Amino acid sequence: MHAITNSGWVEVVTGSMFSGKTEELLRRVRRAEIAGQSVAAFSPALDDRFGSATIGSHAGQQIEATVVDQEEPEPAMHDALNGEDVVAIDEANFFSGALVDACEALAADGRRVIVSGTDQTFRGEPFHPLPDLMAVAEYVDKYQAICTQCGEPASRNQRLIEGEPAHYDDPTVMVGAEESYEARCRSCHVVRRD
Ligand SMILES: Nc1ncnc2c1ncn2[C@@H]1O[C@H](COP(=O)(O)OP(=O)(O)O)[C@@H](O)[C@H]1O
Ligand SMILES: Cc1cn([C@H]2C[C@H](O)[C@@H](COP(=O)(O)O)O2)c(=O)[nH]c1=O
Ligand SMILES: [Zn+2]
Repeated sequence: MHAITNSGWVEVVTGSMFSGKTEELLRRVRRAEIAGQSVAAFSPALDDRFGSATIGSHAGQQIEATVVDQEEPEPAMHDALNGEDVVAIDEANFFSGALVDACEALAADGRRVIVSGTDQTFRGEPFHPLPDLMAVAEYVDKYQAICTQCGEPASRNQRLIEGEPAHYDDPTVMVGAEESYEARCRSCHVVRRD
């Protein structure tokens, strides 16, 4: 916490899928632990790609996490916390707006809150609650992956259904990784609208 005001803060780690958000979150957690700080990690019940009680990167790094309800995370977070200095939350894009209030409360309580999630839907539109978290955060870092088509930096999430670009009207939430998503740049990103 800040020495003078005793307040904590919120750090947002965002950007496209495959940009290294989870690797960066795990790096920050590791460094906090090296500094002797205790860390509580949380992930949404919706994302079971790496095992429900795990935060995992595409390259295979993992840490244990407490699974919380993405619609109403605060009660389970409150129950799980036991004076930890640092709170790490992955896949923020799956949470409701209640995550913003939860992060604000944790920071007000003197904790360092590291929250990670992709900031755009497959349509290239804001993926809430990331924009809201970015607005209230003290620190925001936005990363890019490598475009699978042209090799330039990739800020966008290409959803592919049976190898074809997804349609604009498809549902926003679809858990997945390499089998259904690619990192792409603005020029190579395609959304079907026919
Ligand atoms: N198109 C890509 N661009 C960059 N890294 C990629 C790409 N595809 C796979 N990767 C791998 O994904 C890793 C990042 O994984 P991860 O931290 O889980 O990303 P994120 O949480 O942002 O989805 C990279 O270190 C790399 O090994
Ligand atoms: C773009 C987009 C993504 N998702 C899902 C797909 C993955 O399960 C996560 C993002 O994971 P990552 O750690 O950032 O690689 O979000 C979705 O449901 N809808 C979308 O539009
Ligand atoms: Zn490209």
